[in-house]
Amino acid sequence: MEQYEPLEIIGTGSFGLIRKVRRKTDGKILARKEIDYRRMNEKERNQLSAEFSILCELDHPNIVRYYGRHVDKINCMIYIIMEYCEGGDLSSIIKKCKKEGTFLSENTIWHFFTQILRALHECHYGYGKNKCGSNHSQQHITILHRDIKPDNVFLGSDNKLKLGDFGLSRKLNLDREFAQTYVGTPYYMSPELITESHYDVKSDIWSLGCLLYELCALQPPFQAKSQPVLAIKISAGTISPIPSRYSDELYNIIKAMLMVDPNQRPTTMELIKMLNPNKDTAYRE
Ligand SMILES: CNC(=O)c1c(C)[nH]c(/C=C2\C(=O)Nc3ccc(Cl)cc32)c1C
Repeated sequence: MEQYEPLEIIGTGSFGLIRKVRRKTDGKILARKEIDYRRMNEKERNQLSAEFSILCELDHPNIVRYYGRHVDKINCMIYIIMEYCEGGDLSSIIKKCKKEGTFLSENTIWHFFTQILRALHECHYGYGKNKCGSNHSQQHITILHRDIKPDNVFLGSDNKLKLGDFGLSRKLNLDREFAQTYVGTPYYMSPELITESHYDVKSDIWSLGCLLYELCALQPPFQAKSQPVLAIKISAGTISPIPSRYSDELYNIIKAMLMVDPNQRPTTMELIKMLNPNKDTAYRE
């Protein structure tokens, strides 16, 4: 028996649509990613399997909560059940500001940045939660999101930001092991990916820097009409100043995350300490 009443389609994620659904047992509103696996090749099916195993490891207030999955063999569909985020995605919030000619306040930007940073820190340095009963004990795992962008950050019903869509993410078993291929959004592609195509935690930091820049300037730091020109601009790493309404502190953090040399970029822990210099409180709410 179908456990969920399908409601309207609310967006598109990696591999499929996102639909609002109502759980029949208690009326709870959730989001369901709907994937037709007939159209998936072997590599995409492996990536989907990787997404499931990653979603089972993550349990954090700033990461979209995963409730489970269901395979509909008759219709060749896979459904991933996740937390509903009634505020939609950051991309829509940025578009609304541009349309209205307004800017996000510096306080709002720090509030957004702190939450996404906590989510990314959990991915990079958290401990697996094995919520799906996998047999390994809690161990340190490194999860690379690999597609951090405003379209993949959502505003939850608790007014908290949630990092979502781990459809392109990778679990690294060895800290220094590199994910071999990169498939994310070109605007946010880091310099090392243009030259070497190796992706690691510092590449997520670059994308986070691009996202923070876009929250301020309402446009990405690197833009071009063609990918070759975009690649040249990214490799040069030269960015225009953010609007003068924002502090030097904010601009300095963006510049640090957009250092062309990945070794010069801060880790999530270093960024958290920059935000809370005098506090040694746990970074997790
Ligand atoms: C116009 N659509 C929206 O405002 C919107 C709303 C109300 N929710 C969403 C998206 C999600 C949502 O509500 N929960 C999600 C879980 C995972 C992923 Cl990849 C996306 C979502 C969207 C795109």
